[in-house]
Parts: sequence; C-alpha cells; structure tokens
Amino acid sequence: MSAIIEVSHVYKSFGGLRVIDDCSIQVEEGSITGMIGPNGAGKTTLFNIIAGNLPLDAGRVVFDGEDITNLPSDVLFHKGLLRTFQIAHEFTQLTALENLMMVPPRQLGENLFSAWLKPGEVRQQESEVRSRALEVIDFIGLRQVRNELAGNLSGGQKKLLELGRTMMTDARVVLLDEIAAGVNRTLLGDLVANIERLNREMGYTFLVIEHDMDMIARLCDPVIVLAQGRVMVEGTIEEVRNNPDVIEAYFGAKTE
Ligand SMILES: Nc1ncnc2c1ncn2[C@@H]1O[C@H](COP(=O)(O)OP(=O)(O)OP(=O)(O)O)[C@@H](O)[C@H]1O
Repeated sequence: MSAIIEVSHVYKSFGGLRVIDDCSIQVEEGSITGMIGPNGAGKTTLFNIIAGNLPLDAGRVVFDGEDITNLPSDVLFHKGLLRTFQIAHEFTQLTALENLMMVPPRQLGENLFSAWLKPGEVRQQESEVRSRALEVIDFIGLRQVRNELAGNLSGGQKKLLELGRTMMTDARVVLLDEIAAGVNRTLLGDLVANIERLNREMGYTFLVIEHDMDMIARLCDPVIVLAQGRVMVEGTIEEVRNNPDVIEAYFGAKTE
C-alpha cells in the first residue's frame, strides 16, 4: 500500500492559540484510518485543512502524489477527496432519492445551454443518474423511505443518506467526522457495514474521526491519536489502547 494522503509539518493557529502544531500524518490507500484524541486535540481542524475548508499557516498536504495545499473543497471534490456533508437546509425539502440525484457533478441538465443544444443527451444522463441513485438507495438500505423528504428522516437515516451522497460521486477518499453521534445502535451497525463494503468492494479509503470507541475498534486500522495538535501515537487499536501516554492523555482524562 502507498499513502494516498500525506500531511507534512502542518501548523494552524487561531489568534494566539496554536491548534495544529507540526503535525504529519499519512493515510494509506485502501485503509480505514481512525483519528481519535481528547476534546480540542485539533482533529476537526485537521480535517478542515485536508478537505479544503480551512487554509493552513504552514506545511503541505498531498493527495495521490499531487500537492493540494489550500485548494478549495469544490476542487478537491472533483478530484475525489471529500467529506460527508451535512444535508444542507435547502435539501431537506427534497426526497431522499432527489438528494442523491442532486449530487453528481457536471450534470448536463443543470446547464440550460446544454439542455437546449443536446436534449437527448440530457434525458439520457438524467435517467442514468436516477438508476444510479436507486442502486445507492438500495445499498444504504433506505429504499423504504426513498420518497420521504430528507428533513423527515431520522438522524441515523440522514447519516446513511450523507454516506449515499458520497457514493454518487467518484470518491476515492472520504473523510467521516463523527458520524456515529446521535445514531441508534441498529442504524450504526448498518453504517459500519456500509463503510466496510464501500472500502472492500469499491476501494474507498476512509479517514474517520470518532469518539465512539466501539466503532473505531470495529472499523479502523491503523488508529492515529492526536493530542495538542500533533500525533501522539499511531498503531492498531490494541497498541493504542495499551499505550501509557494515550491512557493518560485520552482514556485517563475521560475516566476521571
Ligand atoms: N474557528 C475557530 N476559531 C477559534 N478557535 C477555534 C476554531 N476552530 C477550532 N478552534 C479551537 O481549536 C481547538 C481544536 O478544535 P478542534 O475542533 O479541531 O478539536 P477536536 O479535536 O475536533 O475536538 P472535539 O473532539 O471536541 O470535537 C479548540 O481549542 C477549539 O476551541
């Protein structure tokens, strides 16, 4: 395996507070890499930097051999690097299926000029998008609620739909930020199974921030522990769990 994401010597401060401090990580292609750490360790900040949602102060981010430092998220999206998006407010009034159909980039039907020039091609593409969306809705187990408004779905179903939206793209790396939060155990099982299938069957690489340790233990290898904006330890979940520094900084702090 080789690294599909390389973060090298990244720094980021907010005002006087250094939140990411000479941080370097690598994500191997085909892995489901976990990222854990105490509250305020800088996990979300690092995600935002990798996903192009936040400029860094210094350092470098490389995706599949290409320097993507400070490229905006929409450019990264087209390159196949994306994070799960919260279902945006305007999409809550669309059905689950329509939410999936809205995702594909470069949809010809959205462009009036191309619709006027090539109506046959637009119809063809719309029907392809629709059948892809139906496949995805089956994959994520939401066929029963495909015609429900997204705003009426449960929290867990919304997370599954978010995952489904990444499947409408040609994603290669997906960043998942605390998707277990607020999801019941049954739906969480579905989410985990779907992430595993996407990884195994479709070759997606995942980088996962998660407070739910069961989910990390089940899904992730390796696990990176971030503390005070830099990597404290990296290894299997067992190695990480047994590391005294981690127990003190993370688990220790948690059980006080
Ligand atoms: N936009 C911002 N402006 C100022 N400070 C920020 C900003 N974003 C994050 N911070 C600060 O940076 C630090 C790291 O935050 P971050 O959200 O990256 O941590 P985290 O590891 O994801 O934490 P948690 O597990 O609690 O979500 C925190 O002290 C936070 O208050």
